[in-house]
Amino acid sequence: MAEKALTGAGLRGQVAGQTALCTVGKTGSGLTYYGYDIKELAEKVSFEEVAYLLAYGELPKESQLTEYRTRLKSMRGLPQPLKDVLERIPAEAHPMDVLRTGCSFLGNLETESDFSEADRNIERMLAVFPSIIMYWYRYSHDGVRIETETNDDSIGAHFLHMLHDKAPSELHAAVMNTSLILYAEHEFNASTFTARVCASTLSDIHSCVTGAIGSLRGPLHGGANEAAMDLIENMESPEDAEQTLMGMLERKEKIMGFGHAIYREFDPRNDIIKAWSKKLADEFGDSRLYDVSVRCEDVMWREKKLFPNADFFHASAYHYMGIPTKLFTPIFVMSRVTGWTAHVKEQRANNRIIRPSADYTGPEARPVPALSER
Ligand SMILES: CC(=O)SCCNC(=O)CCNC(=O)[C@H](O)C(C)(C)COP(=O)(O)OP(=O)(O)OC[C@H]1O[C@@H](n2cnc3c(N)ncnc32)[C@H](O)[C@@H]1OP(=O)(O)O
Ligand SMILES: O=C([O-])CC(=O)C(=O)O
Repeated sequence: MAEKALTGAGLRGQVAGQTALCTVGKTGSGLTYYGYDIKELAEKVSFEEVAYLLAYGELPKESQLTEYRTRLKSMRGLPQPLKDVLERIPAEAHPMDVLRTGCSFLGNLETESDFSEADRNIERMLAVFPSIIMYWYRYSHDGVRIETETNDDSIGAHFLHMLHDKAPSELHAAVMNTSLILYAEHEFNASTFTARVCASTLSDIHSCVTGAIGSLRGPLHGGANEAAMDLIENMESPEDAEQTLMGMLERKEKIMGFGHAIYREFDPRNDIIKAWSKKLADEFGDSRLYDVSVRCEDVMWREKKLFPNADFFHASAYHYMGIPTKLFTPIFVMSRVTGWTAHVKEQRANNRIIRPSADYTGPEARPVPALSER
């Protein structure tokens, strides 16, 4: 994959640390986790294996995977005080704010008092985030207090089960599995960097993740999958998509779900999620959303040489599985928490407080005038 010329504001192109976790835009198809190509991972393994890889540096052996899955399953329950807090958050709240609060509150109940507790806390967050988001969602939207301790083997199936009150089909569980793998890790992106900056002060792991959730929420980052859905849901046909996009480009509006800070020609995750979106469209029996998305891809490349990032085809894929738009970015959290926390551990293992400098652009030094003279 051709590397993008990286210069300018936003710390673009500046090396801000080292990582053994991931390469973006370099070898192979452009994305690797601990040396494994994302395409091969998406084809061959489960998200839980990827989560284990990111946490412990190697793919698990069969017995390790069984134990890991069992541990994660046993950690899906919500403490009563956390349920109480979730029940007080209004239905109009954004689910990302709910997760931010849920993660922060969990840190009060299960405080990381020593870094040796990190792995346990990481597994707990991975296991319980879907429970937090779905307990709040179902209580605030449907008035039910759901059981979060389901017997589903995978995190993706657990999430869909709580949402729809029934275990998902094989197809939907497979799509969730792939989606969680694709979103798991991406080097020094904004939310991961947030987590690392927080970790560099020797703060606790819940603070690192809470900050990262806040960073991921914005539409220029993880929030783009929801913004992409808002865009495509109103497009009635490929022709309508073409017209809408041309108008937006004319007005110099940003098209969410396109472009990337590091990749130049394509995002290696796009083909993978796009193929699943097509399968889901066929199963759904109405391919409008997929078709308009394909037209958006064509128009953006033709007009601006911009390509869909990981978020764009996630919008249609999630929608086809009956997932409400406002739950899209929380799914990203359920996955990226593996990358964030792996980076926190890596930062802690070789730490120096992250504290860059700034070019000063303010006024010259001057005396403080008395209140009456201002
Ligand atoms: C999982 C993720 O977080 S992936 C990213 C998700 N975010 C989005 O999809 C939001 C839409 N995309 C964007 O805002 C940007 O492409 C970002 C934030 C992802 C990357 O930002 P940058 O690295 O600053 O982009 P880049 O330097 O490639 O921009 C080059 C030009 O293309 C334009 N451009 C980039 N993306 C878009 C877009 N989606 N729509 C319209 N124009 C765009 C920029 O405005 C810039 O134009 P300019 O030179 O006239 O100012
Ligand atoms: O790397 C980035 O800038 C954005 C990101 O997290 C991703 O694409 O997954």
